[in-house]
Amino acid sequence: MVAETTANPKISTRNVNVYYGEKKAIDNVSIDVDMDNVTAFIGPSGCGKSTFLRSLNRMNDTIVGARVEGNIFLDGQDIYASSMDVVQLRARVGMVFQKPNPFPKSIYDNVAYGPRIHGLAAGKAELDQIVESALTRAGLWGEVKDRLSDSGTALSGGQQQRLCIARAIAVDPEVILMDEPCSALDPIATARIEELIHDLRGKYAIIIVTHNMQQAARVSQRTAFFHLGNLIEFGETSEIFTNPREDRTKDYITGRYG
Ligand SMILES: Nc1ncnc2c1ncn2[C@@H]1O[C@H](COP(=O)(O)OP(=O)(O)OP(=O)(O)O)[C@@H](O)[C@H]1O
Repeated sequence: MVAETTANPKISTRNVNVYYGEKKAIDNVSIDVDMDNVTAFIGPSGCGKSTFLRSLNRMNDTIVGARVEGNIFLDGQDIYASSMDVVQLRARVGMVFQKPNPFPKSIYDNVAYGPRIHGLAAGKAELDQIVESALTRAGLWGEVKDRLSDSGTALSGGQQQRLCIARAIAVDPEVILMDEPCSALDPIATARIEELIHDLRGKYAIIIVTHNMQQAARVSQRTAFFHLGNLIEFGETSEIFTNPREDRTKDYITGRYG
């Protein structure tokens, strides 16, 4: 497929292949992701959405046998270059996982963890400010401000997921990758996360992997449809859902498979 280019991409991928051992899980994917839009990755189970998402902040580095070919640029900088500091990269390109995974630490320390590691605060007052600001942006401050020393794991599932978003935001990322962030949540908690994604739009480049097509339609402005490791179609979400160019996209969104 021809690369869909954007004037000012935050992330650009060019001819990206991802392998697990001999098996090719992603085949020649070239896309641009910009700051202004939420981008959804959709497609049937096993099509490679999560694999591709993980390649964008080198989370695949942690999987034995996983290998990435091609180029991925963050603001024009090759993230697989030997000069790239991976810890720094993962602060710039944060990630929120399917299952909320707060550290077994206090709510405060969950959010303060990254800023401490990266030396973002000069002292306690500044760290307090960063924690409050991140929790506020994640829509959680009002619910937790009087119990910051309680354990993060004692929160409800939806609150835990917002805590994980606050943790990602606290290090001032440029991109937030979300891998099915609502799949373990009930409809009310899901709606809160979707509202939050709306609020965060434009402040960070956001990419969300979702199984839920209604969710993709609700939260994203750009959608990429993957099938068997290939990027089949990438464009305006409204176009993908109402007027897809490719038969395979049409079959998927009309529920013929997946
Ligand atoms: N750690 C791994 N080792 C080997 N193969 C893997 C690994 N992770 C994923 N795969 C394979 O790579 C392909 C893509 O998997 P991936 O999880 O990226 O798909 P997905 O579209 O995110 O699926 P789902 O929607 O079910 O999460 C699948 O065939 C899968 O079996």
